[in-house]
Amino acid sequence: MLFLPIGIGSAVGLLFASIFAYIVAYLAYNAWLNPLRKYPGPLFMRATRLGYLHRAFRGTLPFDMLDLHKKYGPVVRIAPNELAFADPAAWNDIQGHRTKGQLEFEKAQLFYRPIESMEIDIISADRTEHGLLRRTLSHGFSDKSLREQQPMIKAYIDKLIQRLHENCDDGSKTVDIMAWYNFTTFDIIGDLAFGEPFGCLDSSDYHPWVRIIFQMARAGVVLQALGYYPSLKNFLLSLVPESVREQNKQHEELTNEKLLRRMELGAERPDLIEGLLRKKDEWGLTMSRLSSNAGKLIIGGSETTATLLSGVTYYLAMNPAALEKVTNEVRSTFKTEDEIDFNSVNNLTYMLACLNEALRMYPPVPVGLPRVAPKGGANVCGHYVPEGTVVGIHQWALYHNDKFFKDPFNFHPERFLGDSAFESDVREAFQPFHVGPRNCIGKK
Ligand code: HEM
Repeated sequence: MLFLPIGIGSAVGLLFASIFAYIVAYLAYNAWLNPLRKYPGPLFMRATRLGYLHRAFRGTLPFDMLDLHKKYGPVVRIAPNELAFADPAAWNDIQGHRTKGQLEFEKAQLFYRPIESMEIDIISADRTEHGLLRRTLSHGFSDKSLREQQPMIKAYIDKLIQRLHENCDDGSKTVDIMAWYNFTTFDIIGDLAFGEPFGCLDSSDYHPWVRIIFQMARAGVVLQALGYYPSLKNFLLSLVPESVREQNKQHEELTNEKLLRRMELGAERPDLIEGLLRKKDEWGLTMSRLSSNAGKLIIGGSETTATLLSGVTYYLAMNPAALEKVTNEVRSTFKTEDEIDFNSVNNLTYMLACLNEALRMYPPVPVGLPRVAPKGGANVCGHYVPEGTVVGIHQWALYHNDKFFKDPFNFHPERFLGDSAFESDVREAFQPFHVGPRNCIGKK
């Protein structure tokens, strides 16, 4: 038999043709044959995740989602295996409490723990571990604990006001109010989770621990994206410079040192970590598991709250009539600052409406946090969602959709005060703290 040797050129050509054929087949399968094929969405997003990633990197995903829902409807396929829902009923269907025998949607680990070696915490834990952590941590969020924490929290707020007076009273300086809100919330929740503040309000600057958290948040978006391409991720991770690894190590050490100092104060402190410290020996909790949970409390509570405060400040500054109303309400409700506390602020109905309206217009969690459909699939808003499908509800897009909120791009606190002009609003759509067993533990 005669064998004809293939030239190198032909072999390379064949290789490229095979790769090309594979890619075309992969894209065509995703777009037209995949079990999610009946759900509408842009062709590029249905065929590959690159469309989603591009929007996430560009920072426009939350806003693009509104256009996508307007064009394709309440269910949009935004990646080969991912659906976005813009329907108030989706909150309960995806995140609500399950009845007996019904399986929960799990958290998408690619998103919550983009590096497998990352420690598990209350936000990323599976159902069983989450239940234990949640019950234990909830002591620190009870009404009783909040009452006990109040003097400490008030002291930081007094300090913020004092520091703003120092910086603003002569009218010559501009302050970055977003930074000051972050200084305050990181100091408060730092004290509640680590037993000591970060000293941001004193130094008028971010503590290195906080600065690294902000840097890691940016790196997190890249890591989450790379999670879809594991080989590329491992390759790129191997290129991470030693200095960055060292910085991460220092951050871990700093967290452990803080936690050790908190542990020396004993468990009897009405803060957020107390419950977990009590269970430390019984559950054999390691330092790194404790630290990761303390860290998540700080990250979950600080930046979100500072974002909301920044949003409401911006909208009040842009809406002088609302600012005047809220100012009058505060000044007519209280005669002295001492009268302001966690209970009495509930009398500020207009201010609370402003905060709700800011949560609607400027939600601190603007994108859909991904959940994965359980074994056997599930029904969401009457649609069958196959097992393993990623689903999410994108808050910014939902709250700016005029199907659910009248005049959604303008600031109308009145919509939260029963004003009949807004009776067409679908209030159940508004869930800034999510719903169900994994909703925000710090909501109160
Ligand atoms: C305006 C302020 C806040 C907003 C908008 C907010 C929003 C949220 C949302 C949407 C979730 C669900 C996350 C998910 O589904 O993965 C969540 C969870 C969580 N939040 Fe908040 N949050 C706020 C303030 C706080 C505060 C002050 C704390 C603590 C001091 C806190 C601690 C947590 C924790 C620990 C979780 C995880 C709960 C669990 O998985 O059981 N948050 N938050």
